[in-house]
Amino acid sequence: MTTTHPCRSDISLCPLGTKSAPERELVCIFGTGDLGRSLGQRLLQTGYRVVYGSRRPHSCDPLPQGAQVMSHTEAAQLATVVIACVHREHYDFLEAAAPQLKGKVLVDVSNNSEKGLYPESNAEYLQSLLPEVSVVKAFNTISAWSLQNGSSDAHRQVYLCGDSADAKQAVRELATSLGLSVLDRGCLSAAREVEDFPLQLFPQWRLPLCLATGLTAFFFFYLLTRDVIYAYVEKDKDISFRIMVSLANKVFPIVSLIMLSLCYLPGVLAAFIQLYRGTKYRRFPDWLDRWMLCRKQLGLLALGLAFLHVLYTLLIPIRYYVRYKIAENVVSVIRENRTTVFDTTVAWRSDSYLSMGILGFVLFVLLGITSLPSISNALSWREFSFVQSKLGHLTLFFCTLHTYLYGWDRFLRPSTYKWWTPPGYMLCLVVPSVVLVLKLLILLPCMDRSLGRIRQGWERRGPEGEGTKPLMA
Ligand SMILES: NC(=O)C1=CN([C@@H]2O[C@H](COP(=O)(O)OP(=O)(O)OC[C@H]3O[C@@H](n4cnc5c(N)ncnc54)[C@H](OP(=O)(O)O)[C@@H]3O)[C@@H](O)[C@H]2O)C=CC1
Ligand SMILES: [Cu+2]
Repeated sequence: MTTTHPCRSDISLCPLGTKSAPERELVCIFGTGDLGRSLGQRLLQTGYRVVYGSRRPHSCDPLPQGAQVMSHTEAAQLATVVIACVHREHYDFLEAAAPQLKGKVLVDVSNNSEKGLYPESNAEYLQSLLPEVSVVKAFNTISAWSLQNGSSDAHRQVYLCGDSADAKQAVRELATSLGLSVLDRGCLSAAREVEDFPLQLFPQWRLPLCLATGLTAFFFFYLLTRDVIYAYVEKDKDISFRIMVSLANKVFPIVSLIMLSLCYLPGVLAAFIQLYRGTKYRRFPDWLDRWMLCRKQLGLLALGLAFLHVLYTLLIPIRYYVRYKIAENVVSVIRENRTTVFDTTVAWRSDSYLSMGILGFVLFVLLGITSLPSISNALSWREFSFVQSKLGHLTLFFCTLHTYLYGWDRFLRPSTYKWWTPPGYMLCLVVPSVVLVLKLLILLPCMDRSLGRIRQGWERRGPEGEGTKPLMA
């Protein structure tokens, strides 16, 4: 009972330039669990034939249509590539199938629940159990879930390692047919490293999260000192209740704006480096590369903080403190028979401040949405870079202007500088202002033209007469 599923066009699995499906080879999968079933289904969709080796060939759960199921030894006999979709704890059963597996390729897909659980990697352990098979470590970075849903996650990189070049080549072909990109990590001794990859928890988020936490802690204590402690020491007033909303609603937008500008700073720095070097064919320093790689996470964290700022701002009218102050003001105006004058400048300023905030936030949300893989995959490169670069800088501009309008002429008043320190909003304007000025400089026609030529491959002759040949392709 074999299948010859045609390549399905809705899941882009068809490998480019590969043979047509019918004569595809037979792959054996040990274990009818989650990964075994999903991998088998994808292999069948790609045109492979699949046979399962199971402890219970007659009573296992429903399998992908078209797959065969038999005992481990029978199944191993039929195929040259066997994928062991079984947990390491159960590998000893494989010794019974050693004669049938001899000389074949055995793929180890296993992962561990934590680092350093065993003295040797799972793949090396498997190789020691079956010295006469060629063990290849692969597929451990994919998940049954993404295979089943055909999500873009399933198109991620597969790491490969093993001691036999032929065995690795066979597995590489299999993985490429599944639409996965393959990265060879070398000998089987690299298996431990490969097994540790899936255990990394949000590796690209670590730096942005540390930064957000650090900045939040710094600004919290800075503003706590300037607002609450200052009032307590200098004016003998206890306004500690402000920590919960007022202080939080200062810290969040401050950190959000700094993080948003840190998203765009590496881009302009990179442009200046290219202008200075007069070439795009030289690598950026490592720190800049790493910074560029976590821009999306920086932006998403900044968006989260901006959301908090919006929510905290919306609840201002229902705060007890605010309602109390408004009522007290109205009562005192009536009691003292004062008249208040409507100040058009203040009205303009406050409306512009709010308007810039709203525009900045809406664009910010748009940036966040377009960074989602499902949306960004649907955009062309030009559309994506238009949104992320042009709209991104516009967002930064609106949010920065929002903060300048908030400050307005406060910088002129000596009372602003409590204990000779500048207020938080002033500090947070430094980085975004620098980024915007640098971006404006890049947009100057002469700079823009040079950068455009460099990005098209033009090179300025170096002082040492390096010539115009690319230094690195
Ligand atoms: N699930 C996932 O997304 C991923 C899993 N992996 C790795 O793939 C392997 C399988 O994972 P998964 O499919 O989730 O696990 P499951 O628990 O869903 O399935 C494991 C299968 O192993 C077989 N099995 C269980 N006990 C024994 C035993 N004592 N002797 C022989 N066979 C046994 C069973 O198949 P049967 O009853 O047919 O014999 C069972 O269905 C693991 O090593 C895991 O680390 C790697 C990447 C992702
Ligand atoms: Cu604001």
